Amino acid sequence: MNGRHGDTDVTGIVHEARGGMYVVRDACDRDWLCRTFRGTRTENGDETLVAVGDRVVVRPTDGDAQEEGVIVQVRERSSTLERKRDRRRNRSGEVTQVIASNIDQLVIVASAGEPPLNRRLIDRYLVFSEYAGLPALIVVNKVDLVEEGDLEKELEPYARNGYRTCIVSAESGAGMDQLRSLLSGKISAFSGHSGVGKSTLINRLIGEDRLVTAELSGNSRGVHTTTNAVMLAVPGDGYVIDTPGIREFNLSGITRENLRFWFPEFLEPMRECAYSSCTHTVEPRCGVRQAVEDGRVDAGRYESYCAIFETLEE
Ligand SMILES: Nc1nc2c(ncn2[C@@H]2O[C@H](COP(=O)(O)OP(=O)(O)OP(=O)(O)O)[C@@H](O)[C@H]2O)c(=O)[nH]1
Ligand SMILES: [Zn+2]
Repeated sequence: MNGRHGDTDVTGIVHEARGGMYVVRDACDRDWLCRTFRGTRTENGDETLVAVGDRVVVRPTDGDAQEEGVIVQVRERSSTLERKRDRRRNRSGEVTQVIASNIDQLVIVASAGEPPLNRRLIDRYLVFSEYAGLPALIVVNKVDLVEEGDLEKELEPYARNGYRTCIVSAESGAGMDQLRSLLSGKISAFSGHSGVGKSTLINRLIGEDRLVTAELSGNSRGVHTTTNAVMLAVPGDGYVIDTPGIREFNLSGITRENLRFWFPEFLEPMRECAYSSCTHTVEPRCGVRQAVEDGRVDAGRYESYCAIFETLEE
């Protein structure tokens, strides 16, 4: 693809979205400062018009400033990360907002210590990744603070279920080459709780000369202003997208009825449940609970299931 479309149009990827302005990078690595207009067409129905990760067609506008344009077309998205919107606070009446698109994998960043590994949180993110159909990569940072062997043992239930894990230290650099290879050639959305070292990790990945700035690092945590995702190039070939935390993701499609399907290791033992609609919580002769007792299903994962189940409305 040479990045040309029509006579003067260029195609590119939206790298940044802020206050109605978009930065679009074309195939020649030029950045175009763009707006949308009434004639902007989209292949994504009534979803958010433009999001980070979108492939768009830009029509250059005349003017002194170089590399400015309008977005004339938004290409169909292969995947989206969404968050719920407060209806009272947005005029468009949009219920969900696409915060990033065309993502290849969800990177779940956790910490081995300070704060300690929070498996419940990893499981919540995994439920989201299964529900959204996004392959997950579990990255545990700060391995310099713990015994690596102990950590590997704690992560065994994930490896056993086919989830990829990667143990790193943004500080010492341990495991960073493996992480780079897992990110290579992909658009990866990073998520994780405050303090796990997500910003430090991203800084290290993109190189010291492109430090993550205040807007990116979630400086205004708790305040719902930094909802804009930003895409950053990882040297080598790949992009990372920094996103707001999981609480912002749209989980409204996850119900007590379908939660069990987002725990892949339940699928096999579930066939032995006495009731086809078994929720694996209180029913007698439950195949999943039996599997937990036999050690075929990890008890911690099952506890996460029950905890998430409780938070969902009946
Ligand atoms: N020991 C150790 N500390 C680390 C490592 N990576 C990051 N930290 C420290 O952990 C703290 C939190 O790091 P941040 O990068 O700000 O964490 P964050 O996840 O981006 O948190 P928010 O910015 O609040 O979203 C900082 O004091 C870092 O210096 C690591 O690999 N090992
Ligand atoms: Zn059951």
